[in-house]
Amino acid sequence: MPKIQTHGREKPENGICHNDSELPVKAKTIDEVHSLQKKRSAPTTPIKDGAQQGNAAFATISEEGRQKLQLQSIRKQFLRTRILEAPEPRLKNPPAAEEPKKNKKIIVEDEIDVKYKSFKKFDTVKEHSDHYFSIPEHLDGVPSCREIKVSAITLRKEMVILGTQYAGEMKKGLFGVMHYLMPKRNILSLHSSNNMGKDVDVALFFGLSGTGKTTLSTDHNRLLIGDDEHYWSENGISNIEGGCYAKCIGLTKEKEPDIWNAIKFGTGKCPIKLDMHFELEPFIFFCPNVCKFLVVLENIIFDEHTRAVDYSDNSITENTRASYPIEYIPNAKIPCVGPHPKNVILLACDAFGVLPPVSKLTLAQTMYHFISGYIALVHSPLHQAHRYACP
Ligand SMILES: Nc1ncnc2c1ncn2[C@@H]1O[C@H](COP(=O)(O)OP(=O)(O)O)[C@@H](O)[C@H]1O
Ligand SMILES: C=C(OP(=O)(O)O)C(=O)O
Repeated sequence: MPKIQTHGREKPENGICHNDSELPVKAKTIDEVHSLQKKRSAPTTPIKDGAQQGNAAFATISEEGRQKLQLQSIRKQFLRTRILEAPEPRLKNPPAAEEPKKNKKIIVEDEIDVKYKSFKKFDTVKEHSDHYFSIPEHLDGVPSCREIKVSAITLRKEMVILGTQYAGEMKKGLFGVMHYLMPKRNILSLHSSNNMGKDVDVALFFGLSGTGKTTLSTDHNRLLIGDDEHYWSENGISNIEGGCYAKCIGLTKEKEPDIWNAIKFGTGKCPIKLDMHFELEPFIFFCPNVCKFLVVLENIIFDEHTRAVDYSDNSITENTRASYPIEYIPNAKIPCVGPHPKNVILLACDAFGVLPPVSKLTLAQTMYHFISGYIALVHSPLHQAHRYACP
């Protein structure tokens, strides 16, 4: 996506910090947005013939060629992201004398001009507020670790997240900004995953957290457009994000091979030789060389010596996560756009068996069920007290 421009600290006229009447994106049409996206992403599933984009995305290419393109794409992605500070990994058996180090991750994505700053204490936030933001009055108060306070200040396009370093808060924060910006351009923002079949038939999966959007859209037989945040305009659908944010509790290679391989690829020994210097030890591991944090694992437990992750361990939280660039999924549709969806699926995750396993709904029924948003929270992270796992 093009830059979301935030304005400087200059004194606003009439008390308005940001003149929202200006278009903050360079692109005027969806096609222009898509062409900007194309520049950012190197294709992993190359297109043989541009004129037949949809079918051609399944074009055959040698494994060697595909891997070469994938590596090029990853290298680009890697060079775009600077990690300034990273939290220490949580060890399965930390040495008794040593307190595990806590805190700090700041990722600056240069190209979209998004800055995440994290502060441990509210006082620290106050100290920094002159530089980064002013604290809205209703947030005045010291939040405890368990009190998560999030505030979107849409006029200034700045967001304050207090009391948690859960990366989901950052991505959903930006999604909130999109809910504000997109309708103003007659574009609908969707909390859905999307994939596309060989006949260019796009399926859209709606569902609250934990209902299976990521798991079910990552389908070896279909192209993945995105696992969570999209917009739908008159030209079709488009992913808002550049990667996926998969739950990894109970993850196995057999059950979810593409997600497993994406994580393995990003945390395994990487063949790319990068001449880069990293100031801090990253918190992603496995790779003894350079590519140490292409995939970010959050709240997982791993063995200090073998560095094997125990995906069954929920001692920090049920909501363990892996973030990886979408091109780590071999069937990713790059750029992550598609035509109007043919099928819309409402995922209910009905652990009680109240609903039939599959129901075909009329338009009116679909509207009713979309609004009522029925899901079973049984194995969803939403019902977990420790969903956000404090730092
Ligand atoms: N039949 C199933 N369909 C989808 N997910 C399932 C199923 N059975 C278990 N799961 C698990 O439920 C979780 C679904 O989470 P996820 O796909 O990330 O949901 P969402 O993207 O909607 O938040 C995953 O941990 C997945 O392994
Ligand atoms: C990141 C989240 O969304 P999802 O579970 O849908 O990935 C979340 O709800 O914390």
